[in-house]
Amino acid sequence: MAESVKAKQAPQELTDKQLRFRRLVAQGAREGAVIALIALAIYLAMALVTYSPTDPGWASIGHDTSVTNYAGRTGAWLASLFIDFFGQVAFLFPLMIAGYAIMLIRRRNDAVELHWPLVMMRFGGFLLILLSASSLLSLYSVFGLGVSSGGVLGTTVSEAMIRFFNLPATTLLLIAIFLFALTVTTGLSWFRLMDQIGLWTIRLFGYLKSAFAADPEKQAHAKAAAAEKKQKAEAKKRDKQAAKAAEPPVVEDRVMPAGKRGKTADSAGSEKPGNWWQRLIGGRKQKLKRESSGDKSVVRKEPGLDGFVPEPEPEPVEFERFSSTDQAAPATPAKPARKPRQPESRPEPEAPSRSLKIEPFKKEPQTAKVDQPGRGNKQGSLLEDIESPVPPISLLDPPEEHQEKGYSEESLEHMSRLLEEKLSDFGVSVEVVEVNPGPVITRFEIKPAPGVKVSKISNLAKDLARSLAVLSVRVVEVIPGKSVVGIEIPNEEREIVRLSEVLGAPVFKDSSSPLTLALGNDIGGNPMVANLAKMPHLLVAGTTGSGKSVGVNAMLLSMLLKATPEEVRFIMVDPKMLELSIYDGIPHLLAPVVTDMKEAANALRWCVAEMERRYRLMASLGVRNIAGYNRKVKDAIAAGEPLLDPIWKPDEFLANDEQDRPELETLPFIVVVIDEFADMMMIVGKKVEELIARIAQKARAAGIHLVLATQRPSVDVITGLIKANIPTRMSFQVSSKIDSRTVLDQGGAEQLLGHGDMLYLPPGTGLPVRVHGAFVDDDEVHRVVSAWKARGEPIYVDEVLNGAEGEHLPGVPTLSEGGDNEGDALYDEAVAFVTESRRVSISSVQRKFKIGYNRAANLVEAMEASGVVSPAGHNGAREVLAPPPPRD
Ligand SMILES: Nc1ncnc2c1ncn2[C@@H]1O[C@H](COP(=O)(O)OP(=O)(O)OP(=O)(O)O)[C@@H](O)[C@H]1O
Repeated sequence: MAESVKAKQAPQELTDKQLRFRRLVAQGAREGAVIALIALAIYLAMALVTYSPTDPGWASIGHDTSVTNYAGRTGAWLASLFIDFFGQVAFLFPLMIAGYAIMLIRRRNDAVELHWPLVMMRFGGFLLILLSASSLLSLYSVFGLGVSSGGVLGTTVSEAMIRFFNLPATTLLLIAIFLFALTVTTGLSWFRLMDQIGLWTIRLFGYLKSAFAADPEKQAHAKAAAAEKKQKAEAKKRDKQAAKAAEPPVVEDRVMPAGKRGKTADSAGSEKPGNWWQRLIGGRKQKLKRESSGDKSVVRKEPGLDGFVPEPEPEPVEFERFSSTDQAAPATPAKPARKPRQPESRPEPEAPSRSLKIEPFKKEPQTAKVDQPGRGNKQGSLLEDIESPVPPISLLDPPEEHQEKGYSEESLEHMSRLLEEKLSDFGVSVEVVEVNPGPVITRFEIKPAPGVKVSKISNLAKDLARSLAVLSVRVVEVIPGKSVVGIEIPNEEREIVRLSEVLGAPVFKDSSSPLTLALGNDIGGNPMVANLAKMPHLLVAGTTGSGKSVGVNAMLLSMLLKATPEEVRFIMVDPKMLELSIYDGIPHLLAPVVTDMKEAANALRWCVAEMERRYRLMASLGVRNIAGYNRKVKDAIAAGEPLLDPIWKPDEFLANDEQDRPELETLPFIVVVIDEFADMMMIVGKKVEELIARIAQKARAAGIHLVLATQRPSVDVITGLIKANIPTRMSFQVSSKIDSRTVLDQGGAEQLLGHGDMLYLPPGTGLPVRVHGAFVDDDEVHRVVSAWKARGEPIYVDEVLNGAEGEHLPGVPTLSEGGDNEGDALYDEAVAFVTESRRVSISSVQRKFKIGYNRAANLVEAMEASGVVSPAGHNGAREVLAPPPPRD
């Protein structure tokens, strides 16, 4: 074992030693090469400088045995070879060798990696320099050198070129080749050289100007200003370098805040040698542009702290650059000039040291997974299904596994900077202080600079959405408990909230009210429920396809999966004959799903009558609401002494001992759901509005609640009267801000995402809550409906659709045309029955035609009005006056 460890370590040690040895060799070789190259360069230079044609060379053997060349006989020989072949250009050889040696010294800490293509290119460049320079020297006398000082090479090449071109063309070509070759060999940039020269010229001018300035005091002042400027620029440069080091590369690469860009250009302009000519051209261009557009934003002053008004920063200029970094951020408009300067004391939004607080929304622990719809068994067992008084939640599709689908931290950082930048492009200076990623949207909390109105940010919602390339942006003007403005940006992928997820949550299960509605999840992914009993009525609006019907279905299913028909009964109105007809036949219905609008209005009228009846009942029992009433009735039944109906009236035509006062039963909540409420308003008109207002005002205590849905949230549908009486609203996506105002009394719903995304305005508050609505599909609705149908049949109340005709309801319009009961379909038959039997009483008509008391009473009254029967005598009896109809 110990041996194997040793064996393992041995190669490791060897490698280390080898490595050290190699490093030593490499270092020695490099330093040796540098010394050798320097020596060679000096030797060659010495030989060339002291070259004498009389010395013995490669082509001549001098008569003299003495050699004047400082580099000796070999030096003389080499010098003659170089001079003869390359002429005066031969001096470039020692220069090149020295240059290589210097490069090795400068890069002494870098690993030597020969990049062969580069070496070859440099070498090729050097050859071209030799060729062009020697040829030029052969043609012209430069620096006092005689013509033909280009050696054999120069003479041969220049002669050959002149044969093909003429002298000027050859000269032009050779100069071009020389300049090009110099760049290739040495990496010298001519543009940079121009910049450098320009900068030196400007500095020289400045120096001369201050030198010739008359006032020595001014001079001193100028010097101090220049020194200060330099200091500032240096500090900025240092800051920027620190920022570069601190910032994640992605962000740095992709977005550069406008202000920062501006400053970069600015400081570059003042310190860096480059771009002086660009400054001149660019600066003029900007100035012209500003003058022509009358743009005053540059001199705009932001309100400062304590009345301190910062001076406008010297206008930064954006240049066109062709670097890859610039191309990487094409979406960033270059408008740094508009960025107002922040006062010194205020942290700048793009302060590099700032670290963004990314805090996901608080998620409440959802412990109640106990009878969460079985993930494995989608359908609950049949036995469980039938046995329980209410169908189980397992009938619904199970919730989906939530995955983290939001933005990455880098993206959030990037987006917050982009947001700041975009807002500053629109002249609004803000700072993103916190980011809350949620399952569907991400909220950026921004702190506007002092003096920035929040309405200005709200008005930019559409522009922001466009410039951030997202579907929509919602501006939350007030976040309770915080002094920030929220900007909600949709995630790239959104999660679907399943109804079963909300119904399985403790908030729903722990709620004792049978009218608990599951709405969906809030922006943090926490389930949201609401109690219809407390609302007490709900208005739902949204354009087609916004998820309104799915929302209504989710609310209905949440009641159907919590309440029995003894607790809650429904009246459903569905003009479209599509959405709610699916519920036909469930035991909770008080009447078949109403599709005829006249019947729907009757149903509302019946609700008013029922409301009045319940009030009378409650008053007689001395309770204030339906809960108190039900408690009293239940207690009495439990005590074995059921209460008797205090408002029951005996039938006047029956003997008193034949009739018993009925016992009181508990009263269910009644929920009236109208799917397309605008249709009803159009067909039936004003009467509906009055009925709704009447119910809305009073029905809360009587346990009657309205859920009105409409896809036309206009003022002729959602009238002032209705709005005033229905304080709880729910708006899915609407098409305009005006529509949003009609529903919620404020904008925002037009910025929703559709598909169940909604704003819920709870009763008694002005602040809507964003909710991602629960999704429920038709299959799930079918399953729940079948489960209820298997549990029992509906017991319809006939009068619902007749509109409690006989009932006299003060202040409630009668709905039958003309207001008389001769229009009743049964009138002729009733007259025939009365005149044939020669007896008339309301109860006999009631029994004969199996109709309600009110309708029968109306028919009798109509007969009295038309003289068929006499008015009621002192004992309530009437005579039949009209003869029986003639028999055929
Ligand atoms: N909560 C939700 N989650 C995900 N998708 C949803 C949600 N609600 C609705 N949707 C999607 O939006 C589509 C339209 O919804 P829905 O039919 O409820 O719209 P609507 O407003 O009722 O339209 P219409 O008035 O024309 O009936 C649905 O088919 C569904 O795909």
